[in-house]
Amino acid sequence: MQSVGGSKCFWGFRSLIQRKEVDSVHVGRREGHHQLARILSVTDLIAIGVGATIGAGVYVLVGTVARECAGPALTISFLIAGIAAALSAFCYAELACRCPSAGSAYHYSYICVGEGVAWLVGWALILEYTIGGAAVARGITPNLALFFGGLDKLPSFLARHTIPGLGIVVDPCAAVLVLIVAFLLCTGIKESSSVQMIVTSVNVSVMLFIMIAGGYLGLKNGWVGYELSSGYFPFGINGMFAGSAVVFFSYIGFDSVTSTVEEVRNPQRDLPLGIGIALFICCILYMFVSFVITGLVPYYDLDPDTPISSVFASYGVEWAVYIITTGAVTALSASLLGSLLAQPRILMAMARDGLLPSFFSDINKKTQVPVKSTVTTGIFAAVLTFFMDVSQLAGMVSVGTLFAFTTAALSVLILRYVPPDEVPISSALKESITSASLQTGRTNRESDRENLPLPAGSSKDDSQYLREIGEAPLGYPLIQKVLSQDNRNEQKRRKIAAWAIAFLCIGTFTFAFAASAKGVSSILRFTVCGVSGVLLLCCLIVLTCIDQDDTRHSFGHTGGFSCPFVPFLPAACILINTYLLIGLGAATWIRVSVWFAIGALVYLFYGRSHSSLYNAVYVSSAYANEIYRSSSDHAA
Ligand SMILES: NC(=[NH2+])NCCC[C@H](N)C(=O)O
Repeated sequence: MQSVGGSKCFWGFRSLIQRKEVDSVHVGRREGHHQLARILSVTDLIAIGVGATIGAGVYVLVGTVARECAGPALTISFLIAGIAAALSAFCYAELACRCPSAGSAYHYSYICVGEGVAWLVGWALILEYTIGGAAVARGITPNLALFFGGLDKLPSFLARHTIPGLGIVVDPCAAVLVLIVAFLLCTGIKESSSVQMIVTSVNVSVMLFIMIAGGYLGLKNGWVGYELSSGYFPFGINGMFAGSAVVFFSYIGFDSVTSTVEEVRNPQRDLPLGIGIALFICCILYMFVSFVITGLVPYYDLDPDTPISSVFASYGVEWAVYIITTGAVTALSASLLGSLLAQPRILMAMARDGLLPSFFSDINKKTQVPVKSTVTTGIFAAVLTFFMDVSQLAGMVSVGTLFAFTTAALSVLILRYVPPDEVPISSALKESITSASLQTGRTNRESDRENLPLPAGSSKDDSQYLREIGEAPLGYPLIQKVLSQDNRNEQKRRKIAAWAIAFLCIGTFTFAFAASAKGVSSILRFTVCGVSGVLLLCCLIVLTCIDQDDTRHSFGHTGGFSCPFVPFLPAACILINTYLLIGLGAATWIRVSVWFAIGALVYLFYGRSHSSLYNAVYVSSAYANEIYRSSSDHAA
């Protein structure tokens, strides 16, 4: 007899590519986890999204980008970056509808790509939110200090100090702010989102003020900035594109909305709306603000540190500096809240899947938020903020986001063409389960429909629920999914689609790499770009000719969002994000590799063996083997 349960080595490798089932809103509820409070509405989501997104990007970065890359064409740079971000937003919106039991790219890539990549995404997001949060918090101190008359005028317990001998500048003010925000997040999601709503309203009002007051100054005094600049594109079209790569940073953060999925009242409708509207608002605000400030002052005269307030100061409107500083402080605080809100929820999702200790998935019964992981995140970020000026590490923040965006787009492709309703298992195991189920003769549908509690609001005929339970043999619903997929044509279609997606990724990577390579002869670059471009195109043609999975039209009772122009839109999204990822530079990649290497070790020594999926499948296979053995003994 073939041993199935004993093939531990097989599962050892397979664990990297094992995938979770496509889930539904009901799944999380049946697993016996404590649930978070479902109280967020679309308005809350928009506030969380806009708050998390607007930050230093528009208040600080615009000066440098206008001076060095784009000139007055900064407005178009913002538009292009916004369109690039929208491509990801479309992917996130569909994923949020089709995989609503948890949020974030971590969960989506676990379902679509596999445990190994999901772990890396989760690990990268931890880095992104912690360093992102710490960097934002450090940025608040100098702005706050303006109200006191400068950094040196802050009360001494809040002022920055240099530790003698070590040269480390500690920032108590920023660390205290991090702790306050973490405390707020522990009190409840509704409380947090209400505060976020207030803070974000102030910040958006300030941006409206900049647009209106700036527009008035421009109409009154003429648009000096445009008149004195040498044309609208002083750095050419290339400069404008380079500018959009830099300002892409200002759109980072809208994805943190998806991490709240479990707290949203109607996630399949509200999440796509929340993501879309939040991104649209940010794009419009960014474009108008950049239009106004590059119009009021020639781009080469913009201040690189405080671009917006110095524009108003140059027109003698000194008091506006206070309003703009208020805007900057609120924007950065909201962005901090966005990071510290998302991080614990991702830790929670990872802990629920067994990849991190269950400590992180503990939910406080009273406040219904993951208090332990929020406190851990808060303490960690506060310590980092206190001791380090992490602004040089900003590139690492972008790695997390861009990596997450790339895998989200890849997940959409996989979900459409090779949906993961199967678990990879060996043919020996399949065989033994078939015979075991033939001999026991009972299926989950017979036994479990009688015994399993139905989720609230569904009847026994609820087709979605039946699909979730499936016709699986008693004890291993996951595995039986493979057996019900015996259709050869379907297998062939999946195989072709999977190869096309794999080559599409390779083509995209080489194209982006060649396009951004420096110091290489242009003939070589053009050749590689041409070859990989053709490969990309072929993959796209193959994918357009292949049928897509049609279950997307039947998921959920509330309808859902379908990403348009598949496979072109996700492919464009992968291409843009890979290009931006490569552009982050070697220094960033070296630092990130260290973090990824630590992640790989943690996975190897903890996550892999504690993974719930690994255990479910491995234990099931041992169980199948057991049934097979006892039934064949019985037959003998
Ligand atoms: N989750 C994050 N990576 N947050 C950082 C957001 C940065 C924000 N877009 C800004 O312009 O400052």
